[in-house]
Amino acid sequence: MKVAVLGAAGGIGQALSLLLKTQLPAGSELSLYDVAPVVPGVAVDLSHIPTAVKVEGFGADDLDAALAGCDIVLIPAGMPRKPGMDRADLFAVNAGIIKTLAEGIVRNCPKALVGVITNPVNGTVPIVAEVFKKAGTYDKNRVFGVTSLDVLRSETFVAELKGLNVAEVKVPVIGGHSGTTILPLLSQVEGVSFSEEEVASLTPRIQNAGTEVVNAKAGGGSATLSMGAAAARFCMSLVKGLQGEEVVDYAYVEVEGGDAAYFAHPVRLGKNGVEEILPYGELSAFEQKAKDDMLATLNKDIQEGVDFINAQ
Ligand SMILES: NC(=O)c1ccc[n+]([C@@H]2O[C@H](COP(=O)([O-])OP(=O)(O)OC[C@H]3O[C@@H](n4cnc5c(N)ncnc54)[C@H](O)[C@@H]3O)[C@@H](O)[C@H]2O)c1
Ligand SMILES: O=C(O)C[C@H](O)C(=O)O
Repeated sequence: MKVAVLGAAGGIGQALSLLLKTQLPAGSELSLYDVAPVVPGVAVDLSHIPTAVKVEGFGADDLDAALAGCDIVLIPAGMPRKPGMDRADLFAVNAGIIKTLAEGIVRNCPKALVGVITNPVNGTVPIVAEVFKKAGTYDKNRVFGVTSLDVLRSETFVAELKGLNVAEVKVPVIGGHSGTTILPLLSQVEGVSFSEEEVASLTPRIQNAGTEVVNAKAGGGSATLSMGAAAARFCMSLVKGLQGEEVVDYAYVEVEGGDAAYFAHPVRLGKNGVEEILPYGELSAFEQKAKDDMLATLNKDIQEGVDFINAQ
């Protein structure tokens, strides 16, 4: 199994790479790419951890070598938010980065499963898809927006509120990955019931959790450690799928005939990436309204990504 992390020297990249060094199956290769000159040093540092995962670092000019033959590519490359910014404000800088990296994937590992972490995820995932379509290599089952952090946060906050063992709490989160497009389905948490007031306060807490971190870091970036954990968990779901295990996880994927062209759903993963997009089930009246209300924003975000490639 060969896994590449693009943006590996950054806050998420380093945390994620550390977790993958300790969690990937024995015999795996971890390929670390970044434009920052420190990336070979990050690879040397990680290589001293005694696990059977080979780590190699690749600098700015070595994207092709980093990606050659990869099975999974995770992309946390690009700029994070500062207080006062929305994720959409990152589009101008990050769209071009994502395009360049997607073109590298086309050249070197067109069959890889690609997990996009870079914000705004609602728009960067369509950019990757459109680059692949133009190159004739697109397979909608292999491109994912990583929304796992919304799931991790929901599990944590629900467990805290209800005094539960967090390891046993499962919270579906659908939609996109920004503000109101993040929709936790609290009505579907098994064995737990919430009052109307709890739903009305917990839903925006989950939707604004990224901003909570951005403000707490006071100009020093956004979530990196929890995102590293979230991306590692999602990567291990992809790995298990590739190894033939049946796994269900949540991700932002292309959905034919869905609520929007891209929408986070539960997906059954396997040897080809998405084997099946699963229905998200029945929504409460609150969730139905929240979903209806977010679609205009989500569609606009998606269109911005599509246009970025096709208007060029
Ligand atoms: N999906 C999510 O839930 C989620 C969560 C947190 C952060 N994010 C996003 O992830 C991105 C990275 O966040 P971070 O905190 O790690 O930022 P960071 O600034 O710490 O790291 C970004 C890294 O990307 C590298 N980079 C820039 N351009 C590159 C290029 N062309 N090729 C390769 N590497 C390049 C930088 O050198 C840097 O090392 C941001 O866009 C952030 O908004 C997403
Ligand atoms: O909030 C951000 O800008 C980063 C990320 O999308 C998050 O949810 O933490």
